[in-house]
Amino acid sequence: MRTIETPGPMPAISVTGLRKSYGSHRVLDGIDLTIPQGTIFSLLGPNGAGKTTTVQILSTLIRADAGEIWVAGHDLAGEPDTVRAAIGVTGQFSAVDHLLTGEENLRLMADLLHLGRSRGGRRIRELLDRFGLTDAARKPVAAYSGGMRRRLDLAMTMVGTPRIIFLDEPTAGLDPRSRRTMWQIVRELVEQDGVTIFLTTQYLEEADELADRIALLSQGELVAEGTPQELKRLVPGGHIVVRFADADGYRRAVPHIGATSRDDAALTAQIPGSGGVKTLKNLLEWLDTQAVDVAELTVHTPDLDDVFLTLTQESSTKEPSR
Ligand SMILES: Nc1ncnc2c1ncn2[C@@H]1O[C@H](COP(=O)(O)OP(=O)(O)OP(=O)(O)O)[C@@H](O)[C@H]1O
Repeated sequence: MRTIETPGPMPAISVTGLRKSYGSHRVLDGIDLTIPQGTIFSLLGPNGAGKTTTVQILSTLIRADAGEIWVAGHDLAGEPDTVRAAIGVTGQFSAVDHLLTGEENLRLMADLLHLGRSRGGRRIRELLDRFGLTDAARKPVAAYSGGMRRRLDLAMTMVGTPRIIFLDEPTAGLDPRSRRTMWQIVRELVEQDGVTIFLTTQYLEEADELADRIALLSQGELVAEGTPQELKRLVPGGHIVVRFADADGYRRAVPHIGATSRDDAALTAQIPGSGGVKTLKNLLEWLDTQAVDVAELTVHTPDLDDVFLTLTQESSTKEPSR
C-alpha cells in the first residue's frame, strides 16, 4: 500500500520498502509511510503485528534489512547519530529513576544533554510547570501517581527539544481523567511546539481522539492508512435507529423501511447505512407521507473498533505470502 505523496515541506518521517525479518519470520514486509511535520500519526495493529519493531527501527535501536528511511530530514542508515539527536522516545524504554525526585530526574537529563546550569534550570522549571509537576518537583518519583510518572517521562523527553517523539502506549493503565490530561499535553506539544508524534497504542479510542492519520499494520503489512474518518468509511457497520412514537406507526412502517433488526417492545427498528443525507431524507419523507410519528432517530457511524476487527481479520484470513 502506498500513500499519495504531495509536494510540500519535507515530511518528518518517510519510509519506503521497509523490511525486517527475524530468521525466517518476516516481521515487516515492505512498509511505506509518509508522516508530515507537526502531525500525530498512530500505528495500530494486533499483538505481534510489528509495531514495536517499526518504532525500534525508526528510532535507530535496531537495523532494518531493507528500505529507505528518512527521519527529520536525515537518512537513517547514513546518519543515525543526527537522527538520534532529533528524536525522543517515551514509554516502555522509560529513563525515569524512581528513587530520585522529578526535578532531579529532569536535571540528570539536562546534564546529559550539556544544557548548562542556567539554561538547564530554566528549561526544567518551564517543563515542570507545563506538565503540572511543579508542586511535586521535590518529591521522589516513587510517590507519584501513574499519570504523574507518565507526564514526567514525557517532560524528560522534552528536555532535549526533540522534533519527533515516539510515544509508546502513553496512557496504558491510567484512569479516564489522567488520560484526558495526557491527551491535552500531547495536543499542545503539536500545536505549540510543532512536534511530530508517532503514537503506538492499544486504545483505538486514543488513536481516534489524537491522531491526524492512522495506519493499520497486520502481519507485517499496512492494510489501511488514512484519517480516522476515512478509515471508518472503509467498513460497513453504520446504521440508523428509529424509535417510533406509537405501536400503530411502528407496525405499519417496519415492513417497508428495510429494517435488519427490530425490537417490538421498545418500538425501535435498525436500518443499515452510514446515515448519508439522501438515505435519511428518503426515510423521513416516506415516514411523513405515511403519517408515521417518530419519537427519536439516531445515526451510528462505525467506530475504529469495527475497522480494526474487520481489516485485521481480512488480512489474517488471506493466503500467507511467504
Ligand atoms: N528480537 C526478536 N527476535 C525474534 N523475533 C522477534 C524479536 N522481536 C520481535 N519479534 C517477533 O516479531 C513479531 C512482531 O513483534 P513486535 O513486538 O514488533 O509486535 P507488536 O506489534 O509491537 O506487538 P505487541 O502489541 O504485542 O507489542 C512478533 O512475532 C515477535 O515475536
